[in-house]
Amino acid sequence: MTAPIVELEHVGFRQQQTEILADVSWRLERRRHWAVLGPNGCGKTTMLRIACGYLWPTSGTVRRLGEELVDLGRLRRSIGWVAADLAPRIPADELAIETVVSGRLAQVGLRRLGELQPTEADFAAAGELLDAMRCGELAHKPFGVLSQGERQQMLVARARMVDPLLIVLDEPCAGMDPGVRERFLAWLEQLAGSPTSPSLILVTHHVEEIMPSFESTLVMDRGRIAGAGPTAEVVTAERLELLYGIGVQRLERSAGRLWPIWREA
Ligand SMILES: Nc1ncnc2c1ncn2[C@@H]1O[C@H](COP(=O)(O)OP(=O)(O)OP(=O)(O)O)[C@@H](O)[C@H]1O
Repeated sequence: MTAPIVELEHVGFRQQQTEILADVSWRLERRRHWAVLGPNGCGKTTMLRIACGYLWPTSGTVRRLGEELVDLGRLRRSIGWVAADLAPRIPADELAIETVVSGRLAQVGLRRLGELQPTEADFAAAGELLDAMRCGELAHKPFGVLSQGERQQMLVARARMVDPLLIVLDEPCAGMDPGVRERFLAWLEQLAGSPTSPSLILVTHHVEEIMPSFESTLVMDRGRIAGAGPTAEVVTAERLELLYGIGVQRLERSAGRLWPIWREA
């Protein structure tokens, strides 16, 4: 049996007397896609940074690929992280395909690379990847002219250039208008359903962004796991009320997604 990508056992994280995470146990199997939900400041990013080897827990155990100690450099290369602060750092005039290629060299901004230069094979691989991800027509557009959804697509493609086991998407839909968001989510759903997709973790504040392929959801609340398991069981009106402190009339299911109808505040 293949070892899970990450297992957290009773993980805690304290920073200057403040308990940021407590007793977090979670297992991320290969080829499973998870949504991670929870209010601002509940510890989602901290937990994922620990899972991916960017932070050390102050208690508990983390196993990655079945081992407590793995080559962290290798591990980090096998995990892509698509965070909100990445897109603004990409030069506006850089071509989308250059942005994608820069993922192979783990750099932001291809023209700043200096001696480390991509090869023709890197460009060919990026072109194939974009075609396979149905984004080939964006390859020669400057990154700066792309829509927010297209930018996220390029950042996911960029993360895939090193063939990672896992990609963390940290609030990818923040700031998107509804049309851009829906097109991006439909594209993400198609990626998630493809047999060559890495495991995906979607961090979001919006339940309706959890597409059907994200069959599991982890809910965090004040540094602890409030629920983890099948999305339909874990995401309930009662739980959303507790998490966000605002009433939920009902959760409507449409096209395999859950849509909260909030009560008036
Ligand atoms: N290095 C640190 N030192 C002190 N406090 C920290 C540190 N890192 C995180 N925190 C605190 O830990 C809590 C959890 O932060 P974290 O970024 O993990 O939450 P989050 O759930 O990802 O939030 P958001 O949804 O707003 O992105 C916050 O209160 C934050 O201020």
